[in-house]
Amino acid sequence: MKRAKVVETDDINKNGEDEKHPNFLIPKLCSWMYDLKWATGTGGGMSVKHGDFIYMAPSGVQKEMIKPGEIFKCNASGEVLENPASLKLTECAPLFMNAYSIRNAGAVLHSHSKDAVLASLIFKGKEFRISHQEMLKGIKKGSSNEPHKYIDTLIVPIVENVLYEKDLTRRMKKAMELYPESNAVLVRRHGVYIWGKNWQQAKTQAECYHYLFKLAVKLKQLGIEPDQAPAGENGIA
Ligand SMILES: CSC[C@@H](O)[C@@H](O)C(=O)COP(=O)(O)O
Ligand SMILES: [Zn+2]
Repeated sequence: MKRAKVVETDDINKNGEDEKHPNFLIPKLCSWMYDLKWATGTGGGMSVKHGDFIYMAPSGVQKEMIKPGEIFKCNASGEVLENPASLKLTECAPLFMNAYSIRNAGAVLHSHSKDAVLASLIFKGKEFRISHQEMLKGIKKGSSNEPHKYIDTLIVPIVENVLYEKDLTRRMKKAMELYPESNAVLVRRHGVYIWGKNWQQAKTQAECYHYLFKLAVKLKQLGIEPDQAPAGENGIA
């Protein structure tokens, strides 16, 4: 029987470009975020670390239409090394830098999803909380990088929004220091910042966070507190 041809996953496309390089990855991930309605109307953004450099999306552009030549290259301190012509660095830059400097992240995304905004409104204080959900297992704990357990309570700190994105930097840093287990910070009536050890973890964690944000809103509508342990559920054991 003829052996199947082994097809190597090849990140180098026909133009000899490395498709896993942030120059190609950030446009692709921003387009993915747009499709999920996490980055519409120029809102939201993405940053990826590659080697000793940090790459960020530009400001004020349709994030789903960013091209490979439009990505900013920065050093580890966030200083711009390569500035695409006629574009401005994202306003999210200092907040992205919080994740790199405080948590040694490999990638950070900023979502304007309605689920994140609603999640920031169903809890009036400084914490979003949910427990006893299978999808908790898709989110790591910031201190140990161990996955949450089904029975854990996931807590995401909520900071109040301000007029200009850059002015969120200090309160985001404060939230990250007060909640070392969280890999996300909600910004009330605005969105959320989510990071991971690499872009893959940032992406999959963001998917789990958004799933739990949406679920918590629905649970509240049903009169079920998202962070209360199950009571009176008598399925087959
Ligand atoms: C729709 S304006 C949104 C911006 O103010 C900001 O919140 C944002 O998420 C994107 O900032 P940007 O500088 O365009 O990358
Ligand atoms: Zn924003």
